[in-house]
Amino acid sequence: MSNKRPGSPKEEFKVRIKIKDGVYKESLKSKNSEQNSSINLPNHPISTVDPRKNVSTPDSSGNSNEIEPISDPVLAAQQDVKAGLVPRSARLEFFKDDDSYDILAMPRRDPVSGKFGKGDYTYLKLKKDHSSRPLWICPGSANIILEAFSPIAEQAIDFLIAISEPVSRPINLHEYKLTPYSLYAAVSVGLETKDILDVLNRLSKVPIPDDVVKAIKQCTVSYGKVKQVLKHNRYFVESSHADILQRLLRDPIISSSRLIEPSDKNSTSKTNDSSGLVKFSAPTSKELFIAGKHINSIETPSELKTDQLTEESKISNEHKAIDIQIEAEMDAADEDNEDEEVHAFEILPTQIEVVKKRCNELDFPMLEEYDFRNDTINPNLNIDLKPITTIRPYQEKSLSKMFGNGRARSGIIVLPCGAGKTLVGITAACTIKKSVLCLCTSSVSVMQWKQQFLQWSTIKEHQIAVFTSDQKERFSGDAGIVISTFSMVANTRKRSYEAQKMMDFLHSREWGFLLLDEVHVVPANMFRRVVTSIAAHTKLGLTATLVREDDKIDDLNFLIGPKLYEANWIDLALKGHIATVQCAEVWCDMTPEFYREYLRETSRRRLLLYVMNPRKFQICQYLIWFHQNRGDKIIVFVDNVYALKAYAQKLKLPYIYGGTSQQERMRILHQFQHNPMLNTIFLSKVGDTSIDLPEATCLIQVSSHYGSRRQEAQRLGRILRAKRRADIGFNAYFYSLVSKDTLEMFYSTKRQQFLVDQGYSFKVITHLDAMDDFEDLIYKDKQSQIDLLHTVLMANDNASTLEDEDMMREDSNVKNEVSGRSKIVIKKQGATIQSLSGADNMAYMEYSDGIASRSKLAGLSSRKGVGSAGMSMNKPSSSNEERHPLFKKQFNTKK
Ligand SMILES: Nc1ncnc2c1ncn2[C@@H]1O[C@H](COP(=O)(O)OP(=O)(O)OP(=O)(O)O)[C@@H](O)[C@H]1O
Repeated sequence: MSNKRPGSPKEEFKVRIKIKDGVYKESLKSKNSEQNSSINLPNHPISTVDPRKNVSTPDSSGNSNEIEPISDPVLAAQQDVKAGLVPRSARLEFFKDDDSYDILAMPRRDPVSGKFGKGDYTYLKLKKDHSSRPLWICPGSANIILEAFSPIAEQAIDFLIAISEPVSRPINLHEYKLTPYSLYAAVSVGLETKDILDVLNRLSKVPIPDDVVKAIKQCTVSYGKVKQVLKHNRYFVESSHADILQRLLRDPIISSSRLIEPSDKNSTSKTNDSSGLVKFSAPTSKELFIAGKHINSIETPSELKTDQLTEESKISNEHKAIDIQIEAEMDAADEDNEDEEVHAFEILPTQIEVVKKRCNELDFPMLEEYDFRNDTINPNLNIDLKPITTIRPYQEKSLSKMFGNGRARSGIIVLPCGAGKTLVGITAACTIKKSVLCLCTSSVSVMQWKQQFLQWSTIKEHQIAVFTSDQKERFSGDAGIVISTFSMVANTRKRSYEAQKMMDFLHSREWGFLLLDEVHVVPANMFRRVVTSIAAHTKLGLTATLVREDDKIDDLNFLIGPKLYEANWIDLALKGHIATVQCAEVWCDMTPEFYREYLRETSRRRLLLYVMNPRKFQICQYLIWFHQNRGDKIIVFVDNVYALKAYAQKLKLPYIYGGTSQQERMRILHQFQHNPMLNTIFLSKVGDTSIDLPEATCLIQVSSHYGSRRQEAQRLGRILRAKRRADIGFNAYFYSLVSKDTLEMFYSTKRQQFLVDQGYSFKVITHLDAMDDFEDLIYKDKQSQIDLLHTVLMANDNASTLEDEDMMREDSNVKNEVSGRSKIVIKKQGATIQSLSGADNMAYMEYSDGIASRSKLAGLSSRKGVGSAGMSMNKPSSSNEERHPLFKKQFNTKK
């Protein structure tokens, strides 16, 4: 790449290089050295010169990206690491946000472009036919910008999804980012370094920057060469390159994890060579095979590769050419050039994670593949999709990434909420046709999975077993399906006799397929326990939102496998697979009384004040009324249980929270679905996931869990599956009610980020005009608002934290599930003396020197007024200044 600006007036320019924070080094660059100025910078890991490798770079037209074969990649990687030339950690540095050079110091062609700071790429040389190419590739970072309006955008998106992480995908411009994991995922679905560079180059308006080329090469050249396979309940590290395995075995950590057996009873399928490695015959079939489909391998790319981009004028031909090329490259990825034989060495089952980690560090991450069609050891499961079951194109596409080369790859499939992840998992199970262990997040999901297996596949009821606190079943026959929860399987506490027997059964056998639902919510250590204790050939993680607020998403890549496919929410909505949704943030003014208290209160109680804001009540009531009249079915989400009850009781509507019995839940949900008189229900966060209500078409969010992007997306998912989604002009509605000028506004913006990145836009509604004419509006007069405030202020302190009670209950239930003990939960809870004496709801007034310090009713009655209760039961003030001198000492001593 050249970063020379055409027409630049100066032949020499100053480069300012950041050495460390606040310290810059300036140097003059001549015209000749200009080419390297943005790439070969001190501290820039990619710029480190490796004398052993002679890596070619693209010419100015960007058409040459030939890869020099590296004779011994293991040796090279090890030497690199040893010599500290390009340590792995440093390589990964490239993928972090880089501010190690100051692009502002570069010469500018005009006075405006510099305003864009690091985003000023006007110096890049455009290819002649750039208008027909849809991508921009940013030097100095791994970001890729796509013109989503390009005629070949769809193909480009397919390719970008395979090699990079989507960052943001609004309607016209998408942003993607290359990461080591995304490149690892690309290799794992069969793309090679050359394919990636060729297609990128073909799509890009500018030559691929040198640093990006290098980063791609470094991250992919050794990937995909080593595989972890499970045969006869024994773990092997397998590769078609014997030399790579020998090199890996020179590593002390890996060699100490090796298991050497003097004689092998199963030696019919393998032979030992002189190096002690065992040989297996390589899988033979390379057909893409998915249950319900049978697609032959697609034509070889060589026939199509003759197409070249030509003149600027032939834009449509160019689009076609690029289009064909991309498809050819992508299809070529599914071709497999395995040797007839592969080599392997065995590792101790207890050391799998250690070896996996070590291989990662040595830049040989292990792929997990399962040649299920040639597995004659594990009994087959008699399961297929029912003839009436038709999988949708995006479901098929995601599965083609998993079964692309005729074998099953472990990894994660990301599909929007309501897009049918369950059927994807079931189709994968029908394809592999071996025993399945399916893990979900709750016992409700367990029953839903069982029902869906029976609905979509030919499996018989006796072949499915459920393992929960209530049911500990075994399937009949050699092969079958077990559905359970993560917590049941990962538990380390003492188990009941029945549960232990069930666990022994799960541990004793080899599973063809481990299906993991909602993978993003399960803690990494729980995963680790499941993944390392269950012997499974293939792992498939399903999720809608690969985001976690704790940034532990990388753990999933390591423990399950790379992301195999990620669908675009808006795209599926446009195609009618999920509903189109109008999203709105409704600003609710705080009443003056509520706001005054809000400013005085502690942050905990503030939450209650902005949720219980009377204006919010009114807007919620109005929206329910409005949408019911339109014929919508409405779900109102209120996280805080105190507020949930207050809203539902005021509006005389049913509600479900953690404490609602299963029977009551089912009754309410059934009524909501089938009774035309019940069109609105209130749910706490128990309804965030696993509630399949295709009747719901409108969602109102009154309170939520701080800034959780995942929760926002999952809630939206409740209406994406709307039954009426395919009706012409149909829209579902998502309202988020936010009390104005409170913390809620900040959280709301944060929560929306994931959906905004998926291309959703939130309208802001500041005033609902027609609401003022609504006669039955609640809390219309000042007195009723003040009464509400009284109630809120007098509420037990726990009211503002009650939202966790749902989860506590669920947790306790899980613990009981696991231990198989009685379900009566005795919960120890902190309580204040006034709670114990039953004085929680007493009004009081505190006398002080004219300051009604922490009086809950401060501001509502005269400060010098007389309290209604003769005793002062408020909590001790935190401020000594507000205390009588007599008590100051006592308070300090207590503290
Ligand atoms: N190929 C298909 N044909 C017909 N219906 C389908 C298909 N795929 C999914 N569905 C239906 O779409 C709805 C949503 O499916 P599912 O519950 O699997 O979604 P999900 O992606 O798991 O959602 P969430 O993440 O919100 O749990 C279900 O009612 C399911 O029956």
